[in-house]
Amino acid sequence: MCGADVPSPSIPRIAMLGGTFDPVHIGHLRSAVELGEALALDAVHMIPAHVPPHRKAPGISAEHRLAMLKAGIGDTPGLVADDREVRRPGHSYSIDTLVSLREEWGEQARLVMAVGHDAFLGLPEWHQRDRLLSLAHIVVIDRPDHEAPLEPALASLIEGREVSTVESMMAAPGGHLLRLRLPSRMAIAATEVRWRLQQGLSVRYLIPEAVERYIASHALYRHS
Ligand SMILES: Nc1ncnc2c1ncn2[C@@H]1O[C@H](COP(=O)(O)OP(=O)(O)OP(=O)(O)O)[C@@H](O)[C@H]1O
Ligand SMILES: O=C(O)c1ccc[n+]([C@@H]2O[C@H](COP(=O)([O-])O)[C@@H](O)[C@H]2O)c1
Repeated sequence: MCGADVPSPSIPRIAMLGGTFDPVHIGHLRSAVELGEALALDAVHMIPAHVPPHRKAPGISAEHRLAMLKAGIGDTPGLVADDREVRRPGHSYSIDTLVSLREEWGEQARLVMAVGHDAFLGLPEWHQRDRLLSLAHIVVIDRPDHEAPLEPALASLIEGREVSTVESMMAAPGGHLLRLRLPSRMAIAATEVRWRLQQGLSVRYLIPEAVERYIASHALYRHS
């Protein structure tokens, strides 16, 4: 992956972009590509949650959501459809996923957990949030459709961790927080995609055509 900021060849830079991906859409995929460029990452692991911890169970199985993600990524350089949460039983806590990525990539790897602004707002409720904050960097992706201010509990949780540049974040393996405004900033949400599919409306250009074909061939999202 290429970016303005050239990484050291010996220290991997890895991001996790987890999600329900019900289904994956262009907002996820453009964010992952632009995140890779902005942070000069070696790989962005896009990881569907098997059992999302803080929302109701999706109507579509983790296997279908993973298959759609694979179809959507296709051969995009730097993006990985990662099945580790789909293979792991129980709630898909991000701390467990980050521990496994840390084991895989090593103590010195720059490990980033990327979340959209809406997901970030829920961070005070996350499992082992303090351990998570020191194990990886958090990058908060700005979303034009989600702009609520931070609650005091979240502001105090991240106090002292925020940095304003990629360089200062990447000086350490984890522990910092960076807010990022990516170039495309798309107001696309999976909720809207599901609703359109249920209504029989077009989803062209909101999701990749390969994902649209997968949905049609498996007759997904026809009922609410
Ligand atoms: N358009 C977007 N731009 C930037 N980040 C996004 C966008 N859509 C989702 N994300 C982020 O991607 C991650 C996974 O999102 P998720 O799978 O819940 O999609 P969603 O579109 O928010 O779904 P839903 O509408 O079902 O809540 C979250 O961190 C979320 O904030
Ligand atoms: O670990 C947790 O406690 C936790 C709580 C809420 C959300 N997450 C993760 O945050 C990511 C985005 O969640 P969602 O619900 O917006 O798709 C996804 O990888 C979830 O597993 C993780």
